[in-house]
Amino acid sequence: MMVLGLTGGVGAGKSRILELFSKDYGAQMIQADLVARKLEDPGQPGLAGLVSLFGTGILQKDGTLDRKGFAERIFGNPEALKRVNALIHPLTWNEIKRQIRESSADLIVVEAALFDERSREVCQYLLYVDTQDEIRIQRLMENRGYSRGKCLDIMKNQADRSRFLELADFVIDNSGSLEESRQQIRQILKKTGYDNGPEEV
Ligand SMILES: CC(C)(COP(=O)(O)OP(=O)(O)OC[C@H]1O[C@@H](n2cnc3c(N)ncnc32)[C@H](O)[C@@H]1O)[C@@H](O)C(=O)NCCC(=O)NCCS
Ligand SMILES: Nc1ncnc2c1ncn2[C@@H]1O[C@H](COP(=O)(O)OP(=O)(O)OP(=O)(O)O)[C@@H](O)[C@H]1O
Repeated sequence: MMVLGLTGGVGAGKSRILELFSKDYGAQMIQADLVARKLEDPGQPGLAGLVSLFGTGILQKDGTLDRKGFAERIFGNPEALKRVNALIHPLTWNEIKRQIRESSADLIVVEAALFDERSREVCQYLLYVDTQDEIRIQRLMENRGYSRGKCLDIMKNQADRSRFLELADFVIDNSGSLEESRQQIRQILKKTGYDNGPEEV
């Protein structure tokens, strides 16, 4: 089994690249934000932890997290964001590790917005999806209806490109077409010794 980590800034194309790994190589996909989201469901340890940090005011009437209100509260407040991350990230990584332990897949790709030294315990190689800022902004404005301001706001809260490059073993330049990215994936898998060639579609 080989486990790869896939990271990059908002709108870089992580989810699209992840799909290519699944389509071409049958990789199992794990998305950290979905794992984190489940941990924030009622009865789950993430939500219990958030309530003990911030009180029941973060809940809606039905007991679920008020995601919009909570996002506004933490993304404008670095101190609060730090506390949330310190709680949610370890829980998320533990759950990802559990899923990997229980998997029998040959190839697993874990997508997460940020990797750190801990990710090394989980992934053999880290891949950084590198896409020019202006192209990310255009794609997010066109496809997700984000404003330029919102894109810049999220981008400035995320790690620098230099930090990603420092961590990554391989870079996928996704500023061009998905077909170009697909070729780069192929080359990377060859370098890791994994590539058996794409499955017939
Ligand atoms: C705060 C939470 C509940 C909000 O979740 P939600 O489902 O609404 O979606 P999402 O994460 O896309 O955020 C919603 C909105 O917040 C804004 N936003 C998101 N990320 C950022 C950021 N890094 N900086 C500024 N604004 C941001 C955007 O306007 C976005 O549309 C969620 O982001 C969360 O639990 N975050 C902390 C845990 C974490 O980091 N998880 C990631 C995987 S480990
Ligand atoms: N090579 C490409 N060519 C054209 N459009 C692309 C390409 N790669 C990604 N996109 C589009 O750009 C947008 C952002 O891509 P995607 O959702 O995969 O990014 P992401 O890095 O997963 O974002 P987030 O950080 O928000 O999870 C999507 O609308 C996607 O369809």
